[in-house]
Amino acid sequence: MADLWQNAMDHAVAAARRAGQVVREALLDDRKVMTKSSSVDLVTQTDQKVEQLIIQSVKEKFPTHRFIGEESVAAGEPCILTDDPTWIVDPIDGTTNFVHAFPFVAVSIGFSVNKQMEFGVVFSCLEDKMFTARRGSGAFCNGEPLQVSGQKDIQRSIIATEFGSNRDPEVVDKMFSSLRNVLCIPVHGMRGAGTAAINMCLVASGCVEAYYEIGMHVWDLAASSLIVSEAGGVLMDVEGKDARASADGGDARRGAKSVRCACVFRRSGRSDVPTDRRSQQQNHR
Ligand SMILES: O=P(O)(O)O[C@H]1[C@H](O)[C@@H](O)[C@@H](O)[C@@H](O)[C@@H]1O
Ligand SMILES: [Mg+2]
Ligand SMILES: [Mg+2]
Repeated sequence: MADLWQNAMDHAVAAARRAGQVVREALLDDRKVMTKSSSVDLVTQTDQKVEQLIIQSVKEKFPTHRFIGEESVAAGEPCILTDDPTWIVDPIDGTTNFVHAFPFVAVSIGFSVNKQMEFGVVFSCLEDKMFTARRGSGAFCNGEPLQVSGQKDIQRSIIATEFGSNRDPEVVDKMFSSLRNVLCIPVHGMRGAGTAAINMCLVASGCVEAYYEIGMHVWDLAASSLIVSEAGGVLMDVEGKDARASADGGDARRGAKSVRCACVFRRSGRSDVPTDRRSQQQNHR
């Protein structure tokens, strides 16, 4: 049976690749940096230009489709998800990295119908890695299949997180308290690429066991949420409830800032974790 949305997914991949070229070229010039909610919540003209390029290209091909774009919402567009085919776009995920030429910058394009992600595309444009997922058809990086880590023991895991752009001392204290709690489990290590989308693609790739962040937005994770779940991972909120609903834009319906945790372990975990950890051979794939 013909895939109704394959044509749209092909368009998304091509648009993400073109957008990545714009990002790479912009890195050769001065980047005009502006701020949004705080002095560390950055946006550039490239973010805005890339979002408009993606949205205009989609409008020409799919004139009835709707959009939720990070910079359009910042400019006052509504952030409401309907059952209509909707493109959820983060033109540059990792804007702070882009400003500093720190080499993890992603173009993230998710596509939702009936409030369910149909495909996700994350282009890590400085690594030239195209992460894709079609609902029910698996997740891939440059065409190679992805699978989350098989590690069942958090004490043998790497956990990723991000600090966001809130510098309120009380919020920072809470973040550091979470960091301390996770590190002292103990875990092998903690990492952060500086972009939610790439952190989640690292989980889908099996090199990071879990990623959490408090305060992500729907455009940060719409595409990568499907890449994670199609790679065998799960998304949950801070209470452990299935977060795909909100990752599919639930918070967009409410127009609220998300408080969400994208924790991913393999779907079917058994508790055959060896009790005596000291003598266990640490086998990592
Ligand atoms: O680079 P962005 O699209 O703004 O997304 C970032 C966000 O700015 C930062 O605060 C963190 O939440 C990151 O995880 C996002 O990717
Ligand atoms: Mg983002
Ligand atoms: Mg962004």
